[in-house]
Amino acid sequence: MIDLKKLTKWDAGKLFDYAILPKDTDEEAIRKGCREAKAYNCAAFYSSSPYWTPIVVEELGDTDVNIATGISFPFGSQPSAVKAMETELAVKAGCTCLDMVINIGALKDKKYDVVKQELVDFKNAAQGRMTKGILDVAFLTDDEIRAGCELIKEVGLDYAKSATGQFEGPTMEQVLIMKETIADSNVKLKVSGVKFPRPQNAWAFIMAGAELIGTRSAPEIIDSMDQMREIGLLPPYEG
Ligand SMILES: O=C[C@H](O)COP(=O)(O)O
Repeated sequence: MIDLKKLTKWDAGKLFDYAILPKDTDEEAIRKGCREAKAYNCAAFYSSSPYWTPIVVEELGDTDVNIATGISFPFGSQPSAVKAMETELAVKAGCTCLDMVINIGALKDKKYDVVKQELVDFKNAAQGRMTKGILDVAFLTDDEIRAGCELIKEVGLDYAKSATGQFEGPTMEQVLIMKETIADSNVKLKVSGVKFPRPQNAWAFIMAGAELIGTRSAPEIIDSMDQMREIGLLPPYEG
């Protein structure tokens, strides 16, 4: 568990995957986002597809900020072979982190073999890069969330992730179900789709055990730390 009393703003950066994913994102927004991700010491900078990766590599290639992309973003309904090919292209372009949207329809239909196979294909195509499986839990029942997390565990992805951010975000209850389901494994929790007010919700999810927060508001949330401490939503700094 993170010791929030000793957390500096600089170290807090590594709790955030900074993501610029809106549909109308252009090159200028990607470059600006990359520079902010570097300035705030973020864990990763995310674009929505490997199309943007060469620009992200140009901006962040010589930093410790992970170069990341969504795969099959945001619907996740492409056939597994397409997802695997997109993953291979992303790795070839220089991605170090890949977040694949799981086939929600197959999961809801309890076609667990289909979901498991796409997770295996995705992991293989990622060739050792960091892998995250996106569940978009707003579309799932609690049992479906558990089933999705179990499959991520079985295949051994690095993270289970709550949402694409394109639809509804997760509730605290859904995040706790994810945390509880992966607790007996090496899979970590990335909470994304953080709702308004984002700073307060993001810190609450971190306190609930999220190892990473994925959001377009990473700079604003990191900047909120002093204010959160002043109003008692974060403990006083004792570093
Ligand atoms: O990975 C998903 C994104 O991190 C979501 O961020 P957003 O909801 O701020 O667009």
